[in-house]
Amino acid sequence: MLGTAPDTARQQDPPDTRQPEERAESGRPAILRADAWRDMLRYLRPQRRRILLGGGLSLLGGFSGLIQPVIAKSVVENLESRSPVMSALIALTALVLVSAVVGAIGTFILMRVSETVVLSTRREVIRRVLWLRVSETDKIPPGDLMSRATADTTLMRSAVTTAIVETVNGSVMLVAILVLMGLMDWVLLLTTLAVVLLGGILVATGLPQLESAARRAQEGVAELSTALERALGTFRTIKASGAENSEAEIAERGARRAWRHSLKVARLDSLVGAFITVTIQVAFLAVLGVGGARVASGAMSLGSLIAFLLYLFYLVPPLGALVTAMIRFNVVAAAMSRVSELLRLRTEPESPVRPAPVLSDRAAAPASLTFQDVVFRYPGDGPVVHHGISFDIPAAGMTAFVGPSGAGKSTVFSLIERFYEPQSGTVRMDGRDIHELDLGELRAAIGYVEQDAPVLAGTIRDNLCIGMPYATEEELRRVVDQARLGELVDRLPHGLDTEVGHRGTKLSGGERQRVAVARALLRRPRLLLLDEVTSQLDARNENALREVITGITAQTTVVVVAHRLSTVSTADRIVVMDGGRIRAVGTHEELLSEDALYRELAATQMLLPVSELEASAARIGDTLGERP
Ligand SMILES: Nc1ncnc2c1ncn2[C@@H]1O[C@H](COP(=O)(O)OP(=O)(O)OP(=O)(O)O)[C@@H](O)[C@H]1O
Repeated sequence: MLGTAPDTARQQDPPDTRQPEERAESGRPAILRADAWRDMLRYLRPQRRRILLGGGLSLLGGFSGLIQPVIAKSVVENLESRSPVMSALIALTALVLVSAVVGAIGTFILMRVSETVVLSTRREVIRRVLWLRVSETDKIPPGDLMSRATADTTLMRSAVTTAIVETVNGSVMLVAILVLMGLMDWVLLLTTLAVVLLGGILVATGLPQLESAARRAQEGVAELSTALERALGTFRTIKASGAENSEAEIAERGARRAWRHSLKVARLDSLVGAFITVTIQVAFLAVLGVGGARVASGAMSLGSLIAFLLYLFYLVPPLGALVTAMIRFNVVAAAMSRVSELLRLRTEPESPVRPAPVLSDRAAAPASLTFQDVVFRYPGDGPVVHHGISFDIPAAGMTAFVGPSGAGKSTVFSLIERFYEPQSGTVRMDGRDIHELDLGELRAAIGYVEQDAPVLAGTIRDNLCIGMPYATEEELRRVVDQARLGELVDRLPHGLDTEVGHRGTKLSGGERQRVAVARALLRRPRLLLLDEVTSQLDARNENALREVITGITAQTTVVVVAHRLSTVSTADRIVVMDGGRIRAVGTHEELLSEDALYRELAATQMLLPVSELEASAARIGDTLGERP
């Protein structure tokens, strides 16, 4: 049964609806943009206490380090006046140790918080991804979704440590150091500030470029995962077509794009690093010149100049941290905007306040179904698939949909499952609009076997028990026999616990179809939707499965889509679809005499009565005879 995504994942949409590119390219660095901070705080808010504790401790570690030059100054002055220096040296050593230990504890707490932010974001992303509407998965390819859930969330790790805490700590330390410098000598402070501000303005101009490069690098990684996911998903076809090179080229394009933009980030990053060093060196020379003159004129002591120069070099870590934090902030903002984009995708509709009566009751009767004037087109600018179709499927019995490829048969199933919403018209189950029903309950009442009968990696048991984890051995055996899997299971070395390989590659196509049918039967559905489940079965197994289907039509409404008319000729009613419209409804015999398209389908599949076949053969013979 369908679960419910946690409230946080389903209700809290990030507020900014602009596209991230628009935001990044608004010109200002992320650190100065309210939307980037809002995104950041949204992810960090649940950890605010730990962030405060860890940040506070590392700040304390930094502050205790700040007192060191003051003690160093008194050591120099004591040496000058030949006073004892032992107690000052002990205090200095104790300070070094305390600041190192306190700083380390603070750093550990912050790193733990970072990992927790990554974990909780990943959990939110996982919940969101598995509850996405089917239509939303058409918008972002699975490889890209995976890259956002893994690579982008990994980048968010530095949100706490580098981006937030170092911004705050760096700023506080910077202000504290500047105050201490100002207390020592305001002329030297102004000299330092002039040089540092000039450097800061130059660095800030490169930050928006950095964010956009970081985002493009992440998009390159996403392109790479999408290409690999595509290639690995059709591995045998790629090999059989000798398409390894072209697929590798597509994947490499993403890798190269990521490389190119990461290099840009690295280039800007290292430029900034070098710039800080140069700025401090220039400030050092300026302070040395101005300070030397002031010492010579007696305006300040030599001890104060040495302490001032020490503070100048103390500026390097917070300045570096601040600039690194700005850079990180931009990279993290790019990753967060991609994750937020994913979190903005629409999930399945919430359950109504008062859910409908339980439809999935195992003792419940077979369901009836009605389509009334249903008009549907897939999202995007594709053509209309259903042009106002109407039909009734009474409870119990078997109804089949036939018609040419692309007629809209499988789409009927997608609408019943509510994978998509029709633009107009109504779909009713037991007389109730399915949009009024609880989605989980609706799906619990339905057994659905998709066209490609997907089988997941794991054992046969895992595959059968998807959605039915507590099925008993007896129930499993029942469906294994019903789906004619008994012989296979008995032959396999570990029976039901045999691994079937990635996407069931260790099974034949027909075996995969039967596993998928058994999985659907295990749910004892009130409505069973089978899309082309006999296409890969041999005649013996097709007959057997047809018998199984006929056997359950007393307790279950069975709806099948099939190209092979042999599968559906015994159906209680057959719906013929063509070009998104219902052409005719009737039994095999009725349609043979009344519907030309059905007759044509039957003729091509040798399903006409003998006399009709002879007539068809004669027509074909005439046609061949007329050829030159
Ligand atoms: N996810 C989708 N997005 C856009 N168009 C789609 C999508 N799925 C199917 N279509 C289009 O909708 C139309 C009907 O598809 P549908 O799968 O219902 O046909 P069908 O009758 O089941 O065909 P077949 O017998 O070949 O399986 C087709 O033209 C198809 O290209």
